[in-house]
Amino acid sequence: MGNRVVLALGGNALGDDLASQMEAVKQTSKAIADLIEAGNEVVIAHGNGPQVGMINNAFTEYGKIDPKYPYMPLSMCVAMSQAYIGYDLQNALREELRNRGIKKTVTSVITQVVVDEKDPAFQNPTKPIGPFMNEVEAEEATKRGMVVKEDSGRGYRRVVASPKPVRIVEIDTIKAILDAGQVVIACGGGGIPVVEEGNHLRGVGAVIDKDFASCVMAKQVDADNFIVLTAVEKVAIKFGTPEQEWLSSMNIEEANVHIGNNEFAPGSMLPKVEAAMEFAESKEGRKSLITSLEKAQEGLEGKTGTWITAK
Ligand SMILES: Nc1ncnc2c1ncn2[C@@H]1O[C@H](COP(=O)(O)OP(=O)(O)O)[C@@H](O)[C@H]1O
Ligand SMILES: NC(=O)OP(=O)(O)O
Repeated sequence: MGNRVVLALGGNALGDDLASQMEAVKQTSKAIADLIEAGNEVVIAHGNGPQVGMINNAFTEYGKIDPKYPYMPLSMCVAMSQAYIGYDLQNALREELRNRGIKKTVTSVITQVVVDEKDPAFQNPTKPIGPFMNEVEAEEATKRGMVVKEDSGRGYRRVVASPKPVRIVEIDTIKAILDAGQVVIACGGGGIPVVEEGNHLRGVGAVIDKDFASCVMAKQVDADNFIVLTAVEKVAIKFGTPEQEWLSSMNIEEANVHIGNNEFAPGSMLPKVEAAMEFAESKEGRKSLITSLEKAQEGLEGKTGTWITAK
């Protein structure tokens, strides 16, 4: 009998544009199908940084040419990114499972996540979206009203507010699909950020971090493991330096020491470690794993990756 696992898929699992996404999801599906074939119950969440920026830019630019095209709120762009990525991913995984004789359905749930309108994140945009820009493009984007920041020496990117997830609106649906033995993709792009106004859910302009949203989901579906899949096999200290040291495990106390020493880059590895810690601390026996997509199965077998545990 396998484990119940929530997977948070990083950008490298999805590609940056339509063509690379179709290719990337094929490889991603092989890794996920290995986990399902090994008997694990799987819930999949994914990022949307490049995609939500692309969708928002496309509407904004076309709106300038033809005013009949309406302003497209960021919350709606997140919804579109969930559908666009989910469609490709669910079909690629369905095909891979069928090639292996596994007749499970794969369903993407358009997922809304409640956020707090008073979250200080609304005053301090940090989430990079869309493509990288050079200095000239960054200046032009700033003139058009975008907030642009330098992204760890890799160029400039637009940044938007990224409030913390409070509650997943469709959580009962996600659980029902999982309890029926089927595969579910949910909380894509961190979920569509909404605030509650009585019975009305109003979309707000933000992009939630998918690592934090999928951690909330992992707790709520009572997962055994929360697995963050990114481009590196393990978390490192002194990352990118000659003294780099890959970590096979860390407990909460050790992780806090590393965070205090600024070992994990904000906006990339730090939110992954923080989400992994939050899950590991939430209930006895829960463990988080940070590894690469290719190593997911080996990681779950305890052979690689960085395991994060309470003690
Ligand atoms: N301490 C660290 N250990 C390992 N990787 C790190 C560390 N600090 C920063 N990184 C970088 O963070 C990246 C993961 O963040 P990011 O690319 O934003 O994630 P995502 O896969 O969700 O798109 C890794 O591929 C690596 O380049
Ligand atoms: N929403 C989100 O966290 O997307 P990325 O993983 O692409 O940054």
